[in-house]
Amino acid sequence: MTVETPSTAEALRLANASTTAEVLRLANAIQEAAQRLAALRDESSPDDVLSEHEQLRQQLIGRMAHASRLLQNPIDYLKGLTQGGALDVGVVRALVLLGVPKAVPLTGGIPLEALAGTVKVDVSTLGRLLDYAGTLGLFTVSDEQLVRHSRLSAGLAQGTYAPIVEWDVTIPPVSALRLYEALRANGNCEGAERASFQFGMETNETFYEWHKANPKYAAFFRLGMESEKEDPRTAPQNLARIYDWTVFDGKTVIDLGGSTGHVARLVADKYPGIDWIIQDLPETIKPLPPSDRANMRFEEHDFFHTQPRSVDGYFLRYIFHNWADSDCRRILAGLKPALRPGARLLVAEMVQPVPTAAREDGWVEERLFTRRDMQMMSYVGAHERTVDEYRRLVDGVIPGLRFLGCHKPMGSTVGILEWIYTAE
Ligand SMILES: C[S@@+](CC[C@H](N)C(=O)[O-])C[C@H]1O[C@@H](n2cnc3c(N)ncnc32)[C@H](O)[C@@H]1O
Repeated sequence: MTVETPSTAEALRLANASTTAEVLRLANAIQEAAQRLAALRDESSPDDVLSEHEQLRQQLIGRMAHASRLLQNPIDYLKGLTQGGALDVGVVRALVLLGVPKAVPLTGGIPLEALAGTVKVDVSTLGRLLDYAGTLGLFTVSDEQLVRHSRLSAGLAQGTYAPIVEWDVTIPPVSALRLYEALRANGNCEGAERASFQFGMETNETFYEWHKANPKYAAFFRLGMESEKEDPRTAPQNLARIYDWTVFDGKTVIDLGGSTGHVARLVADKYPGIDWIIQDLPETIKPLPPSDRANMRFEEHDFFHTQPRSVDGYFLRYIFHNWADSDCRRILAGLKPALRPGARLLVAEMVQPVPTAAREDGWVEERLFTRRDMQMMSYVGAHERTVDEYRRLVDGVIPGLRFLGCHKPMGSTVGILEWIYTAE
């Protein structure tokens, strides 16, 4: 018996029919989620792990992005990624560094000609840049040539993102664009000396060394880290809610690489019965004013050296994701001699999301996670990891640490992984 293979035209017709059916399915799913969203009040606050409103909003974005991709033809889509993606960043970078967002008033508008005079670019060139930005939903230019902020471009001029966007238009684009060169040179981007940052920034310094030498950008970076508290998916406030810290009541916890102690402070506000030691490098600790809390003190310690204190808990937030596996093993090896039976290791990191039944519903989180992973690769030659990868990493160095679980409520992209030490 011969099996008929469909002709190219027939195959195309079938593919189009299944695409149309999928677009229809998504259109219905979008309508259903939009109706539910319209019926809900937005009760999210920065202290919340994702509200139902926020979850629905993310589902809708994922479904719409998926439907939009289905409707694209490949060449248009790919040109949008390569040519368009490059221009998107280039135009936004030019506008930001020219000072356009700050020169446009937040209410009312400014004549294009006056704006061009302020930012010292000729009127027609600025008009063209703004027309392009308009296709991205940034700024509007009226028929009367009045430039106004859109809801989205206003974020470049006010709020938590405005003071740090200069970092974002400087470092991520060039680091990302030179991933190929770093990979060609080294075969991987493992370790800060192999990250594409160095190719992009044309420097021999690592990301860390470069920031030490460029305090303006170091300050942007710190502000960027702190702005995470505005995002319910990553907010450090969640850490006080997703883990029952009473196990450390009357006990001592070291926040290793704890920076200014801003995270420990959030936990301490809710659980005042814990004694905290914030350990970090001298350059972080020395400039800090003495602690204003009786149950919190600062201490210089390099986590690549042997931990001098045996305490009840070791808390590491956003430490391992900055380092390649070999460096993480050195950090764990430094900790190992201090561990006593019953001591707990708590690792707070973004962990790879569990796939949703409909992939598009988890797309926003998947994008966030994979974006962070690529950022870690390109800036510092490091990784975001799955729960299993963290388990293997820890088990390989300290088999006496028994994994107790990952505390990660739905909607939070950051979880607390917990181990308890039982003698080996
Ligand atoms: C990404 S920040 C995380 C800070 C803090 N844990 C948080 O969640 O905001 C990494 C921290 O590790 C510290 N760090 C880097 N190398 C270190 C080392 N060798 N020993 C101790 N701390 C270090 C940095 O100074 C910085 O405060």
